[in-house]
Amino acid sequence: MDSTKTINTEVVGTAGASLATTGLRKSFGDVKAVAGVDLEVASGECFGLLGPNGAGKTTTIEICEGLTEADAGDVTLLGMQWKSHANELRQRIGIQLQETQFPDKLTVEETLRLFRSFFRKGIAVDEAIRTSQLEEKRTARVGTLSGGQKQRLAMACALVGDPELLFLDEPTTGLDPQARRHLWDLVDDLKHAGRTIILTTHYMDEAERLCDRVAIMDHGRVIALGTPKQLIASMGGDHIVEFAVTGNGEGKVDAKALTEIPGVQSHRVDAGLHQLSVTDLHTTVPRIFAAVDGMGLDLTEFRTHSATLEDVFVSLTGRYLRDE
Ligand SMILES: Nc1ncnc2c1ncn2[C@@H]1O[C@H](COP(=O)(O)OP(=O)(O)OP(=O)(O)O)[C@@H](O)[C@H]1O
Repeated sequence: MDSTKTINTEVVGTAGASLATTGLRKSFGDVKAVAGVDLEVASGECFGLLGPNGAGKTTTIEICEGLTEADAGDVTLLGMQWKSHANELRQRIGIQLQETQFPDKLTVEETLRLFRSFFRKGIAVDEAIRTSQLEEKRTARVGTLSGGQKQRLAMACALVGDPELLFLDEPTTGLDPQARRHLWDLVDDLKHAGRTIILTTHYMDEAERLCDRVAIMDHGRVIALGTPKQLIASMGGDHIVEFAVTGNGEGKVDAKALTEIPGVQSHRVDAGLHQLSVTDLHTTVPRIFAAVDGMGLDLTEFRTHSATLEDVFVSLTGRYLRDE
């Protein structure tokens, strides 16, 4: 069963693709973790895989990283495939896993020297330390690092082989806001240095902030693909108006009348909260007030916000990402 709509605003051609997947599938018992995923990521692009917990993001990325074998489908990275070019690929890609266990007793510098030794060529350990802003922790043992510092070390380890293609799996999950911003700055620097980056996240703001294009995944499939701007624009309204009316008035809300208000693109209601997608806030809001008033109802809540990728997800699936 799948009633979700699909948006595809894809513009990239195959030429110059750093990563391409076709017909990717993977099941674990009865669970279809990845149910036919076709993606193309252009060289130099920062591409985000978004979706709620269990959507299939990690499984997809782990197949691409050569860590999980697909049941069906193909992955081409930098023009190569894992079955024929595993060693070459390991030298040219960088991987930051969702959680990395480093030996606690090694220092930051020793850990990076170890990782650097795995690669034929790469950047100097000093540069990796500087890039990941770990200078003050160079001689600290890994066991003493904070969560954010460990994530930055994981990023440094992924970078030390000077990869052309970098995978970041939920790089900021569990970090405080300051540590998240720190990591975002790091990703910005990597983007400007021309790396191809593929990241998974369930933070919509992170994707909007960092990614050139995003694929929204749900139940193992890509349900929307495009730039954050394109996906938001595809909803038809730049703003979301949310309101609730007094409990005993709920049954009297005339949904059809709301959608007929000029400027209102769509209406949905969830647990008593009405959500309207709206193009022109300053002309439409007075009309909404008048319509609600005309229905003889009292507002108990009223707020607006600029439409986000979260709203795109809600409009496609009828569910909230944060509830997952
Ligand atoms: N090794 C495994 N064995 C059994 N089921 C698995 C395994 N790995 C993933 N799954 C299941 O496959 C589905 C997709 O999981 P996956 O980790 O790819 O999702 P995700 O989008 O990355 O989620 P999260 O954001 O929580 O990491 C889930 O239902 C998960 O329980």
